[in-house]
Amino acid sequence: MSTIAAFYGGKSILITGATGFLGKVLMEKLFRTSPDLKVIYVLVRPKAGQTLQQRVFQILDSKLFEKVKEVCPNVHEKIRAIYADLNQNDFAISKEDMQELLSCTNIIFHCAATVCFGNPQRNIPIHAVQLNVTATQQLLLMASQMPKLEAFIHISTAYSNCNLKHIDEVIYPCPVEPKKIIDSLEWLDDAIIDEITPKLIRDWPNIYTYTKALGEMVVQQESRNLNIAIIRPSIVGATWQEPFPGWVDNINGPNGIIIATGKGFLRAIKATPMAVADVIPVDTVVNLMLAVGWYTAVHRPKSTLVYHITSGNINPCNWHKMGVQVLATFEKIPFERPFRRPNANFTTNSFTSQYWNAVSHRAPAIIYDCYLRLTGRKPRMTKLMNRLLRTVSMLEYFINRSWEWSTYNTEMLMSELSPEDQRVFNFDVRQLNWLEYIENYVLGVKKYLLKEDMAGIPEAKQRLKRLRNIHYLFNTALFLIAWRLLIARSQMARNVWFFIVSFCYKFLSYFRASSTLKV
Ligand SMILES: CCCCCCCCCCCCCCCCCCCCCCCC(=O)SCCNC(=O)CCNC(=O)[C@H](O)C(C)(C)COP(=O)(O)OP(=O)(O)OC[C@H]1O[C@@H](n2cnc3c(N)ncnc32)[C@H](O)[C@@H]1OP(=O)(O)O
Ligand SMILES: NC(=O)C1=CN([C@@H]2O[C@H](COP(=O)(O)OP(=O)(O)OC[C@H]3O[C@@H](n4cnc5c(N)ncnc54)[C@H](OP(=O)(O)O)[C@@H]3O)[C@@H](O)[C@H]2O)C=CC1
Repeated sequence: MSTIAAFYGGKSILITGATGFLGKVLMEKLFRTSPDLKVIYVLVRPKAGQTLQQRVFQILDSKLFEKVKEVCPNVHEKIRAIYADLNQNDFAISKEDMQELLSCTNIIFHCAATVCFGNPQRNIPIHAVQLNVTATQQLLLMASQMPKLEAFIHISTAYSNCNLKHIDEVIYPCPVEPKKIIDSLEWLDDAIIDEITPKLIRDWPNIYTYTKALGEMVVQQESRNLNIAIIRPSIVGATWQEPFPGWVDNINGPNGIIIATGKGFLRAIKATPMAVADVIPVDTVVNLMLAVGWYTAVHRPKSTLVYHITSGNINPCNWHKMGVQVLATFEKIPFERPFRRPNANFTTNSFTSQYWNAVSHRAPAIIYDCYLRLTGRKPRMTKLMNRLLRTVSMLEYFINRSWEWSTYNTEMLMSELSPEDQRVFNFDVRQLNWLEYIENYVLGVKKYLLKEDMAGIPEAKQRLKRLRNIHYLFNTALFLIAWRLLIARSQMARNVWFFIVSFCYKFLSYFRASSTLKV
């Protein structure tokens, strides 16, 4: 019997961000391995016209939870959705709910965050500070009033200190006190906030990583006598093994890039091919989270331990290898209705990157929009392409650098687990076969994110063939037009043309003469 699974039996667990990518996989694993847990409280806000219950039941009724239903048929009764908006005071939780949370919670997993890198038009700095910093502070305050609390697990990111090259499992001080930032946001004008944000975040690439660093500092400052641990995953990718390979449900990180490439929108990217692609499967992260929850509660380390869960240091894959395997998978399992044939050009040069953007991205979008206009439809491709290129430019920082993360605490924890726990809560990525993982990842994007049917593959392959022929035809036509124009304008081009034609004529005459002689 797994010690960790047994530990969660009979426990009341509070999860923030349970409707997110990581949160869903965490709930699934908890229910599957510890079906006798008492209750999972999830802090949820209503969204897209759905009530809390509808949102939670939709998750429980999804494919991800199919195995859970077999081992925990009464899963609906074991989950308690609590209305909460983490941007509000006291999270806008009702008095009764708050009372129940304070008196019953044993373990907290704090996953909620905004992972958006920043958009000045949408007050992102304020939103990011509210959610990634202030909400963490409020949750810690709540936790300090929970008499039965055994562990508080805070999810950060391996990139919270991405301004450094080598990152240890320690909390680094931030240049500005989080409290000062929280206070100043209360009275500063939006326009001023937008203006000072770049100065505040200094050498952090975006507001997300900066506010996650502030969040960690808040954890350190407000830890009181709580049992806290911080987990820092790198780029969280589709599931590796559990509950089944390739599950993914949002377009963040590599997912959006895989879609854009598979659909033929994105054909070049400014990336360093040999830089480490530090992707970590979401089920691996969840296994570590559950092991850390157990270890923190049972062993009660004297200080707040930080755990890195990354792949680059022990089983590295680079962007080139990843790109090649992604493209190879598109050959076997193409996405439906691609705009162009999937292709990938990595470049480290800004000039080349701009050239590809103009020739391979913007020009086809403009041509397609002309076609839409001519056929009486609304043009949309240029707008979509501009958005895509803006998103890609935000990710570029992470695909042109490599980092070293030390993993002493994570390795120490692995050595503390029994063989059974090491199997059930496996977070050892040495065993990960990248080629297999990437293939399942792309397949997962197709099935679970794009919701495409596998039966459509033959048609998609036919369409790719047609696109290839159109591509060749278009290029030939373009070449001939350019050549015709050149001949009309340049004597030199005419001479070259004359030379080629006479050479071909001579070659053909010689060939014909020699074949006549043979007869
Ligand atoms: C030809 C190229 C070669 C390809 C080879 C094959 C592929 C190989 C795969 C490898 C590719 C390499 C890329 C990987 C990059 C990974 C970087 C990860 C960085 C790690 C950071 C730390 C990890 C974390 O902790 S958090 C997770 C990361 N967070 C994110 O990814 C968030 C990114 N998104 C944002 O910040 C916002 O969406 C933003 C700022 C881009 C836009 O926000 P805004 O508020 O303006 O609008 P939205 O409504 O949110 O979106 C606008 C528009 O953009 C689309 N979109 C959003 N995200 C992505 C995305 N990741 N990829 C593609 N498109 C995206 C979104 O759908 C919207 O489009 P609509 O048409 O309007 O719906
Ligand atoms: N994905 C990744 O690559 C990585 C993620 N991480 C960290 O992992 C954690 C989880 O990330 P991930 O699951 O990918 O993120 P998601 O964007 O998928 O999920 C974010 C979650 O936070 C919730 N949330 C956001 N705002 C509020 C609010 N005001 N009130 C209540 N809930 C709110 C969302 O709820 P709702 O559904 O209502 O929007 C959602 O459940 C984060 O802390 C992130 O920093 C770290 C490294 C990499």
